Amino acid sequence: MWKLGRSAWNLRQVRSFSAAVSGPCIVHKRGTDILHDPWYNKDTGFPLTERDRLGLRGLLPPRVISFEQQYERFMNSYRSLEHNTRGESNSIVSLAKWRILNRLHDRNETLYYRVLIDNIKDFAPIIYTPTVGLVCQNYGGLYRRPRGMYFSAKDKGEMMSMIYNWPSHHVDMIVVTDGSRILGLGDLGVQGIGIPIGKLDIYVAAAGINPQRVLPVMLDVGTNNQKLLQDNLYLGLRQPRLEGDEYLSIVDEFMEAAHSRWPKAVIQFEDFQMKWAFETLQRYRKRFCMFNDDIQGTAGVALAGLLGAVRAQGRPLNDFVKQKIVVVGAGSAGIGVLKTAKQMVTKMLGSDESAEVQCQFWLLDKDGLVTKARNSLDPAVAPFARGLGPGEVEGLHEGASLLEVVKKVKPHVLLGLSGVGGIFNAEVLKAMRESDCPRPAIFPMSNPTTNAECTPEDVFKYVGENAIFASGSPFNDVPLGEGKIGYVNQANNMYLFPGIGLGALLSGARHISDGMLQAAAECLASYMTDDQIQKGILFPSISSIRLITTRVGAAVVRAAIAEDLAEGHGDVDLKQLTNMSELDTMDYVARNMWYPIYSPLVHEK
Ligand SMILES: NC(=O)c1ccc[n+]([C@@H]2O[C@H](COP(=O)([O-])OP(=O)(O)OC[C@H]3O[C@@H](n4cnc5c(N)ncnc54)[C@H](O)[C@@H]3O)[C@@H](O)[C@H]2O)c1
Ligand SMILES: O=C(O)C[C@H](O)C(=O)O
Ligand SMILES: [Mg+2]
Repeated sequence: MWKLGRSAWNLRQVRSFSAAVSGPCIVHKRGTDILHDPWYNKDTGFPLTERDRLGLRGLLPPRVISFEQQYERFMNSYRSLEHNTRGESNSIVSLAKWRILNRLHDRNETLYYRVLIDNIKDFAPIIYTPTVGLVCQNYGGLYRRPRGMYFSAKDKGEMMSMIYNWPSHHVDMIVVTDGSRILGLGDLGVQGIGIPIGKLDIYVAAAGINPQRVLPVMLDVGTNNQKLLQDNLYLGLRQPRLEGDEYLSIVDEFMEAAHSRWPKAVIQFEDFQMKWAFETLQRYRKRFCMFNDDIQGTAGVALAGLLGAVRAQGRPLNDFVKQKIVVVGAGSAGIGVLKTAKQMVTKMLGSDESAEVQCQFWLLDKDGLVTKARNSLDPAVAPFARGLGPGEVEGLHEGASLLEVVKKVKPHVLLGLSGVGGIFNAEVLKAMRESDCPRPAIFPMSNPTTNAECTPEDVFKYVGENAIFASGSPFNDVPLGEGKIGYVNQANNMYLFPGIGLGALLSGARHISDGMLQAAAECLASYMTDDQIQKGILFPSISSIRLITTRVGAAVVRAAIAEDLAEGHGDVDLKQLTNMSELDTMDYVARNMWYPIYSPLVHEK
């Protein structure tokens, strides 16, 4: 099961491999056109010979500044900003940091991605969760330049030609949203474009996808957010969301258009409300190379965390089948997690029926405990509705509150994907002290930070110092006194989606199968050493995200080959892929990662 474990690979190797692939770059423009193109622009870093060749002489101050000096200058400005905003509110500081990074992104992509890669632990919370949520909420005011593509309900019938307006001939990775469920912030309409942009920045930083080959997409089918509909300056369509077949026809048209121009691109669905998340996944997953990150990426990360919790309890991995898990939130993410957890139980027990009998899962939504007694159960939720009566925990009833469920079930794991900040309150957490397990795991996975079900401080205070903690948004470790530390893990799908997308791309997979997703999750689950797990550290540091993604990507490539889904990528055909050893596959993945350095520019008409 744990095939792609730790190897001799390290981050330096990954970097040097990826750096080696950059050669000269042909440009079809000159002069100010180059300075205004963030992809080619080197600012004051253009060497004099290049200034001559490209008609830049006189358009820049005379002194040539090296890449390292430019880097240092940016980091100095960033540090001064941190210094100057000390004492301001969190949101003011985070937005100021986002602005300075975004300005660099707009001006000089090479420098932007280098500072992002080198400082990913510090910058991920700015360009991604949680600040990206704030950016989406304030999108109208922050808007300066367009990024990505917008397909609206008004573009029906035009998308096949519109797709050719995108300037890049090659696109490898597309992240698309309809803005209907942005993090735990609800329907933000067109303002949700910030999410695909942030996810694709993570693709570049973690998976080394070439930023010229990414495409963030917003499908604007209207919004049901009344505040936005009444806002004169709202930038999207001011109409209620399309529903039913009208809605699906827009998504269908976009999928066909994207596929016809870039048949090998991988398409990631992100932050769709539950009904469309499941429906579109089912509709497209065998026809296109696509996946839904909220359902499938999240599930893999949660599974890795759940298996880590079993290891941290000092029990054999197969004891996962006995874990009592309470999931709060029956949405796309919560149901995705339960489906995957059940698949794992089935795999461990060897049969569907035994899994059906043995699964120790309880699911709650906004109306409390979901049981078979509930009227009109959503078909996606129904398989996880709990029975009542003989063989079941006594005293539970349809709609039981979270506190009741925790008190009666005494779960090993309490996992939140509800989007409701603070619902793991002091009472609930104190009740987790009575868990049947000496190291209860609390996973408040909702985003952004204010929507997290609880904080780590509360967990270590109320559940106890032995608790295991993993949240969707980043928090700091908690000092517990006498040198002890309460470790905080970030259980975010960013550990997996870059590797899933990269592995699918580099294998040339026809579609993304459950087996490929499971390989990704198992690779992440086996990443940590027993010592780390014993301390309560379930996930690696975000700083090593490229290395993690290399391994996850390789695991996905190998699973695609094993399942006969791979067709090869670029010059590498299926036969070559098939002949690769595990280590060769990791070399292959690492070699295909883009790394930001200034390439010599050569002009061609
Ligand atoms: N950590 C991660 O990687 C990750 C990944 C995906 C989603 N998420 C987060 O998970 C949250 C949910 O995402 P989703 O796509 O499943 O959303 P969703 O809207 O599909 O589902 C939300 C669910 O929470 C339930 N709920 C609402 N209020 C509740 C309450 N008071 N008590 C119990 N349940 C309640 C709803 O009934 C619904 O079942 C969001 O905050 C999202 O940001 C995190
Ligand atoms: O965007 C994230 O940080 C994770 C996840 O996809 C979410 O929707 O919350
Ligand atoms: Mg998401």
